[in-house]
This record gives sequence, structure tokens and C-alpha cells, in this order.
Amino acid sequence: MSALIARNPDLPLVERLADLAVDALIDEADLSPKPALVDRRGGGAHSDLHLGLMHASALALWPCFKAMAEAAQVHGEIGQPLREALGRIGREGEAAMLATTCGVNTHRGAIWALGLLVAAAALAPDDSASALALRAARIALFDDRAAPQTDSHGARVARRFGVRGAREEAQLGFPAVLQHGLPQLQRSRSEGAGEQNARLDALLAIMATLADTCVLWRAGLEGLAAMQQGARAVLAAGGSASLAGRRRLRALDAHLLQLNASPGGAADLLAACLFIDSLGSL
Ligand SMILES: CC(C)(COP(=O)(O)OP(=O)(O)OC[C@H]1O[C@@H](n2cnc3c(N)ncnc32)[C@H](O[C@H]2O[C@H](COP(=O)(O)OP(=O)(O)OP(=O)(O)O)[C@@H](O)[C@H]2O)[C@@H]1O)[C@@H](O)C(=O)NCCC(=O)NCCS
Ligand SMILES: Nc1ncnc2[nH]cnc12
Repeated sequence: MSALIARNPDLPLVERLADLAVDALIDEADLSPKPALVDRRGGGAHSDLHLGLMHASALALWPCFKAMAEAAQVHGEIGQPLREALGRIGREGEAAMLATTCGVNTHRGAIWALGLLVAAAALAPDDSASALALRAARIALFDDRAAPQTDSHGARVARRFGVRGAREEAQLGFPAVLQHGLPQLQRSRSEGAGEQNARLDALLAIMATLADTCVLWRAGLEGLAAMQQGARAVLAAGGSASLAGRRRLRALDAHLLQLNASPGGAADLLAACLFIDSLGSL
């Protein structure tokens, strides 16, 4: 795990993991231009969000990620006790996030995905990306018996449209990240796209197939089709680094804004992708 060791080698592993998780959230927020999402240009489809709030939310989650890594080290193995410890810490993290953002949900999905990956990395820091994702999936498969039974947006659209949401994405080992985001990131880098374009392409590759419950909640199946087809069109036109791809990206941004369809789930999974990439474990 070269990046982890190279960076602040004197810090405990749990702190380095929390640093990388927060960095991934900040890098995701800063990446621009993302379709209909908060970025350097503005709030995208969100009237109640801006870049400063995304940064503040990310920074407020550092203790949560550190505590998740510590819980993994204390429990030392995957099982119900670790899953329930992560659930408790995750709910505390959500409370810290909401206190920072005055009640706006900025990073619920990211706490879930990154929390599982941070815990998995704390258990086995030298794992490959795929082993790490499978480890995170095994944690996610345990039930959290203390979780309150709330009818979340994700649960409602999953019922209505019969799709898999954030929980299932994790339980399957993050296929959107492992099969789409990370390979596209590497492909675009190796084609010389430049780091920001490669990250945009990774986001688009995730958007091209994900059943993003945030989009479904806001814009239904029309929004989901617009997101997936529009993302595929950008990549087919040559990706973010090409002129034709940029034109398609601008059109996708306008279309999603018109539908009020914010791909917040895909943004969370891009952060997960950047986190795994930063571990240097590929
Ligand atoms: C198990 C949970 C993930 C809960 O999942 P569930 O689907 O029941 O709950 P949601 O509250 O809907 O949150 C899921 C969030 O995950 C993101 N997401 C969406 N689709 C996917 C997908 N296919 N794969 C992965 N991730 C996905 C998405 O997060 C982003 O959107 C958020 C904004 O959403 P919303 O609040 O609906 O906001 P708006 O549209 O703006 O609302 P209005 O303005 O209209 O009101 C934003 O936060 C992004 O992050 C989904 O929202 C898990 O969260 C859970 O059980 N947590 C409890 C504690 C715990 O165990 N924590 C983690 C321990 S490791
Ligand atoms: N950049 C972003 N914009 C809107 N919602 C998000 N959820 C996570 N990242 C986001």
C-alpha cells in the first residue's frame, strides 16, 4: 500500500485512512464540470448545497472514518459485532454531517460506501482493490439489528422501481466501482486524458450503468435513462478530454439540470473509486 506508507508514515494507519477518505470526498466535490452535481461552478441541481458546504461536511467526517478504522482493528474480524459498531459510528457521522450542513444530506451514501471500505482497509491494508471490495461486501452482508426502520428515499424508489440501491451495491462488492469506475480511470489516464478528465470519465462510466436512487427519487425512470444514456454518449464521443465528448457533457449537464436529476449516488461511488485508487493497491 505505497501511498499510505509514503504519506505521513509516522501517523497511525487509522488516521492515514481517515485522511484518504476525506481527501477522496474533497477531490470528488472539487472535480468540475460534473453533470448536475455540486462542483466549483455551483450547486448543480441542488438549491441548498454549495462547494464550501461539501468541504465542511467532508472535514466533519474525519473522526467518523477514523473511528470506523479503529473499530475494525479492535474487532479484528468481519462479523455482526463489527457491522453493528460501524452502524452506530455511521449514525453518529450522519448526525455530525447534518449538524455541519444545517440538516442537508450531503454525504449519507458516502459515509456508507467509504465507511465499509475504510474498515476493510484497516483489517487488511495490503489487499488488492478487488479483495478490499469483497471484504467490504462481507461486512455489508451482516444485518445491523440496531438500525432504525426508516422509509428512506432509497428504500422507497427501490420498492417502486424494483432496482438495487446503495445497500446492494456494497453487498455485491461495488461493481460500479470495480467494473466501471476504476477501469475507466486507468484507461483514460493511459490514453493521456489528464487527471481531471480521467476522473470525469470514471464518474461517467459509473453513471452509465448505476441505478442511482437519488436520480430516481428526483426524476424517476426518465431521469435515470437520461443519466445513463447521456453518460454513455459522452464516453462514446471520446470522453471528457475530447471536443466532441465535452459538447455531449455540456448537453448532459443541461438535460439533468432540466430534470432536477442529481446523480449523488454516482458521486459517492466516484469518491469510493478515488479512495481505492489512492491506496495504491491495484
Ligand atoms: C444502507 C444505507 C446506504 C441506507 O440506504 P438507503 O438506500 O435505504 O438510504 P438513502 O437515505 O436513500 O441513502 C442512500 C444514499 O446512497 C447514495 N446512492 C444512491 N444510489 C446509490 C447506488 N445505486 N449505489 C450506491 N450509492 C447510492 C445516495 O447518496 C447521495 O445522495 C444523497 C442525497 O440523497 P437524498 O437525501 O435523497 O437527497 P435529495 O435528493 O437532495 O433530497 P431532497 O432534497 O429531495 O429531500 C447524498 O447524501 C449523496 O451521498 C443515496 O441517498 C446507509 O446509508 C445506512 O443504513 N446508514 C445508516 C448507518 C450506517 O450503517 N452507516 C454506515 C456504516 S459503514
Ligand atoms: N458533488 C455532489 N453533488 C451533489 N450531491 C453529492 N453527493 C455526493 N457528492 C455530491
